[in-house]
Order: sequence, then C-alpha cells, then structure tokens
Amino acid sequence: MAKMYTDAYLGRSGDSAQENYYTHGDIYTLGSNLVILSNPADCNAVLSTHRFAKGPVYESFALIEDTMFTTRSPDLARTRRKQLGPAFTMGHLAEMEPVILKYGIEAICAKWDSLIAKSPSKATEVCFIQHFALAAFDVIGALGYGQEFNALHNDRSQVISWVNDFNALAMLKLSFGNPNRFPNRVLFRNQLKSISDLVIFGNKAAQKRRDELSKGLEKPKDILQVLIDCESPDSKIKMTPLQITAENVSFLMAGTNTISLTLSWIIHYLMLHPKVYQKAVSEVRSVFSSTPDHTVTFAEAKSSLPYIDACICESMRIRAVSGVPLLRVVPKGGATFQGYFLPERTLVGINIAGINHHKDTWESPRKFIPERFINNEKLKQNVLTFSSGVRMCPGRNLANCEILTILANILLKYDFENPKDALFGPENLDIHGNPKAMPCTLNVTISPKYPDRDCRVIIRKAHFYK
Ligand code: HEM
Repeated sequence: MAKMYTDAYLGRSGDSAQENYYTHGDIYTLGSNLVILSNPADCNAVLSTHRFAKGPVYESFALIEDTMFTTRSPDLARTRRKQLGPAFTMGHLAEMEPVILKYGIEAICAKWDSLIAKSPSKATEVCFIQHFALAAFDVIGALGYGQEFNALHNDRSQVISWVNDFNALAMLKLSFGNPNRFPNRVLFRNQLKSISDLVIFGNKAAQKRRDELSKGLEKPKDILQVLIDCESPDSKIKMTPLQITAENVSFLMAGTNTISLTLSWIIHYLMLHPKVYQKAVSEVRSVFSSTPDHTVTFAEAKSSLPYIDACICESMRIRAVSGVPLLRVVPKGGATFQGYFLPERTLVGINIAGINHHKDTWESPRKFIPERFINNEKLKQNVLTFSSGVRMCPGRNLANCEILTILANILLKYDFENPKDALFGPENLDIHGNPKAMPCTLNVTISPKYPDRDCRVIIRKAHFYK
C-alpha cells in the first residue's frame, strides 16, 4: 500500500503528470483511491476552499513541528498565513530586496566574472543549475537565518546536505512510517542526525537575533524577524523556538530548489529557442546597456521588461516545477467533477501540468511562445505553478523577485551559448516538431534528470564590456 501510494504520488517520470493529462484528459484515476483533476474550473473549485483539506501525505514533511506547509488543519493554516503573510508582502519584499540582490544576482555575477577572468578565452562553461541552487540557499540563509551560508562562494554548504536529508527522510517516512520507531531510528540515523543539527542551527540563529536585539540592534527587515515577532491573531502568543525553526526549514525546502529549478528551465528553454533568447536580450539591452554595471531591480524589470517577464511566465507554464499532484481530501457529502461523483474521503490530486497545458485555455500548449502573454496580463492568472486559492504559495513574490532580477541581469551582462556537445538544442526536435527539452525526473519537484550534462552553458561578458 505504501509503495503504491508513493508511486502514485510521485508518478514514474517527470513528464507523467503532463502526459497523463494529454492521454486521459480532465479526470482519471491513479491508484485505488486517487483521482487526478486537470480541468481548471474543477481545480480552482478544490483549491479555493479549506473544505478540501490537504491529504495525509503532507504529514510526512512535519518532521520537526507542523508548519504552514505541512498542516492539514484549516485553522492552523489560516493562523499561520496571517502570522507569516507579512514576510512576503510587496512592501516587505521591497525592504528585503537589497539582501535578495546581494546574495542572488550580485553574488552570481561575482562568481561568473571571476570564472571568466581566469579563462584565457574570456569565456567559460558554467553548470548554471548549481549556481542558481547555491545562490537560492544563500538568499534564504540571509533572510531566514540572518547569516551568510556562503554556499555559492564555497560551492557547498552543510545546510544544503541537512535539507537534502530532511527531504529524503520525509519520503522514507511516507513509505516506512515513523522514523523514530525501531528499526527506522537505526536505519535512518544519519537523516535523523541531520534534522537534529538543522534544529540546533535554526534555534541558535533565532537566539542570536534575540541577543543582538537586546543589545540594541535595530530590527532587520527580514523573514527571521517576522517569525520572531509574529503573534497568533487570537491568543497574541508568539511562536515557540521550535515552531520558528520548523517554519524556517520549510522555507528552505519550499523556497530554494523551486527557484533554482525554475531559473534553470528558463535558461534551457531560451537556449532551445534562439529567437526568443535574442528578443529577451535585445529588450534588456535596449533599456539598460548604457549602465551595464547597474543591477536592474525588481521594480525596474517589472516596469520595463515585459518580454522577459513573459519568458518567465511561459517557462513556468510549459514546465511547472511543482510536479506532484497537490493532494486534497473530498469533504463530507462528496463532490462531483466532470459528471463523476466522488465520495467523502476520496483523494483528489490537482494536476498543475494538466492545468498549464489545458486545451481550453492554451493555444498550441506544447509550444514555447512567450508572446502569448504580451498585453495579456489576465492570461498569466491561468498559470497555476504557484497553485491558487487558500493554500496558494505565500512565497511567490519573493520567488518572482529573485527569478526576474537574476534573469534580467544575466541576460544584460553575459552572452550565452549552448556548448558544442550539448545534446539538446534548436535543431533536435521531438515527435511534436518542437525543440526537444532535456529529460526530467520527479522528486517532489520536476528536475533535470542529468543536470551535470544538460544544464551547462558557455558564458562571456556582453559586447559593451569589451
Ligand atoms: C518558483 C518558486 C516556487 C514555486 C513554483 C512554488 C510553488 C508552490 C506550490 C505549487 C505550492 C502549493 C503546494 C501544495 O498545496 O501542496 C506552494 C506552497 C508553499 N510555498 Fe511555494 N513555491 C515557490 C517558492 C516559494 C518560496 C520562495 C517560499 C518561501 C520562502 C515558498 C513557501 C511555500 C509555503 C510555506 C507553502 C505552503 C502554503 C500553504 O500550504 O498554505 N514557496 N508553493
């Protein structure tokens, strides 16, 4: 049962959710008690209300304490969103932006500049997915832990391996049950140790902040401060150190790989579509080439780079990194979708890839066409990569800021070229006649299957630096 459940939840390959939609349409079953929905109206109806609570699978991720992400309780979900929502408003984001730029785009440029400077040809090959991932950890390290992880600088971070172990243990818990019971606690002792280290690390970060504040430090505008200060709307009680740490770990889990994978798919799709790439480069250079050393901010990019924004939206549509069906439980009284009655307690899975490719919304859904979003802001709302409704991703503004500032600035400052030995490029077409995308795998998120092989690009400084 556990294996069936895990297989059904994870699917067999990264493309399964998308291809299942193309094969089976708006509604189909996966396993004995799981019904997958792809019709946008059905999916929005489920996601818009707490009546369809999250499924039991989320409990596996509650390895420290229940969090905004893991909780199945509508009350706790509402409370946490009220408490933590202020960390992610546009106003708070603007105050956090200098940190986001410093550890995001500016750190990536420093890294790439130093690699290019060392190369006699003034061009170098980078594995972009690695750099995006390390930078994404550094951003959350600075915002959520108030400290420098130095992951990008050192090409590694202890925190990343702890988080990987956390993820692994959550999946093991799904299949093998409580990790603290014998024999699990022996078999999974390394992962359990990582989680205990992560807790100690998180608790220390919050304590350090409290100590600094007591010595007169002005309150920083970051996520850690919101976690420390926020009160329950009813009881006015603050979160416990363990609750703070658990939420912070969930931000590391939810807000790092999602961002770096999204950026990686964007670069990949731009390399597959040279005309789109050229158009995006021309757009940013037509506005900012007189000041190439200036870091384009989120507000500047939002107001002057609609095509790059459309490229992001189209990549997030065609290859949503949120690859697993979002599981919800049919409430008392049952529910009817596409003429099928589903009794109470049936699990429904929201197929984001299905929604993002749905025939009623999207023309030529398998084609990468950023132009579809130009002068069509409304259409962007149909891309459900951040989900929608009452449990929609609270980190989407932060993600959008990080992704747009990184993409706009790297397209401004560097020229990109596919390596000569790249397996995937504009000439290599799939059975639908579109440039074939690199293979992917599903590990909660949709990730490149061979990142070291397929996520490489040659970079050199843009012509106006010469
Ligand atoms: C491109 C980047 C991102 C994508 C595609 C993404 C996608 C999603 C999706 C699809 C959900 C719904 C999951 C579900 O219902 O099972 C979600 C929830 C969530 N995300 Fe994100 N996310 C991103 C970035 C972030 C960031 C940067 C943070 C925070 C730092 C974050 C924190 C969360 C949290 C806490 C939830 C749970 C919300 C709830 O259940 O009420 N995410 N995200």
